[in-house]
Amino acid sequence: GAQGIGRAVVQSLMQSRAQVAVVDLNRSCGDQCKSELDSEFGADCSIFLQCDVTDADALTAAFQTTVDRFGHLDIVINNAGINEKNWEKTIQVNLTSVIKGTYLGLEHMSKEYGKGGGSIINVSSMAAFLHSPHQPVYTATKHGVIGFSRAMADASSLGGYGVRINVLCPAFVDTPLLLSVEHEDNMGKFVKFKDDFKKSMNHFGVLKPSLIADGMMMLITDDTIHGAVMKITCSKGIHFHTYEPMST
Ligand SMILES: NC(=O)c1ccc[n+]([C@@H]2O[C@H](COP(=O)([O-])OP(=O)(O)OC[C@H]3O[C@@H](n4cnc5c(N)ncnc54)[C@H](O)[C@@H]3O)[C@@H](O)[C@H]2O)c1
Ligand SMILES: CCCCC[C@H](O)CC\C=C/C=C/C=C/[C@@H](O)[C@@H](O)CCCC(=O)O
Repeated sequence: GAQGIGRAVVQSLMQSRAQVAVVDLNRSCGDQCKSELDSEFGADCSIFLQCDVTDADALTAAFQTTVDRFGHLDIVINNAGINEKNWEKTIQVNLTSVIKGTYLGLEHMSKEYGKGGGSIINVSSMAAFLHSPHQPVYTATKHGVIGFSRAMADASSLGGYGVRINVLCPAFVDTPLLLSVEHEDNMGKFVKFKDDFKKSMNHFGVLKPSLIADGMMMLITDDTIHGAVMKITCSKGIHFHTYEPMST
């Protein structure tokens, strides 16, 4: 992502000397992000690829271009997300593209395909734990991201893929997406609940994107974390959801 949480994560990755492909639908935002990265880190360390993640062929090509440019792939972050107005599009961006991005990540990183392993992080939301009347389909997609990622993490363990798969669930974060709750264009008919949404935001507080980047870097660098669901909230900071073990 070229803005919001994605932009903060790119900054942290590049500060850690990673080479990064920024994939985003928004060309002007992507061009601006690329020019900022070039000034700070040099032009060879990043590429910007304009891509609609719901276009399966374009997403496949974006992965291939990245591997062609940098030689291999180690980390995939499926971060693109939109709000509620067009519910079918919301599912395509927030869930279908995360699944597609995970499968493409495995094609390029899994030991099953003779590759060297890696790490995939799928971005969900605290909305998956505290459902909200303002975003029913958004909430459903974020539940879906957690279920899919945990099951895939188990598949990766059983199949010896060598790819860690984790989920990151932020509470409210100060990004352009948060401002979208004011607009019918993004929220559809649920925009009429915007005052209630803002009340909830005031109650829970709003996080800085840099804290989400810190959580993301922990998931990337700690190779003991696999199949985990990280939550980031104002009240508890960076922490992990705990699940009951499956009973027999
Ligand atoms: N901001 C929050 O409060 C918050 C809280 C919890 C989870 N999240 C999740 O974090 C992720 C990032 O959100 P953000 O707040 O940074 O949002 P944002 O709107 O600031 O950034 C999202 C980026 O995704 C891009 N994008 C949207 N549709 C796309 C598409 N079809 N193809 C390619 N790129 C596309 C946008 O151009 C944008 O640059 C989302 O998955 C969101 O659901 C956000
Ligand atoms: C308008 C789109 C922007 C996206 C909005 C987010 O995706 C929705 C975030 C929703 C809820 C956030 C709740 C936060 C709660 C916490 O601060 C905390 O108190 C909950 C404690 C639960 C826990 O930590 O286990």
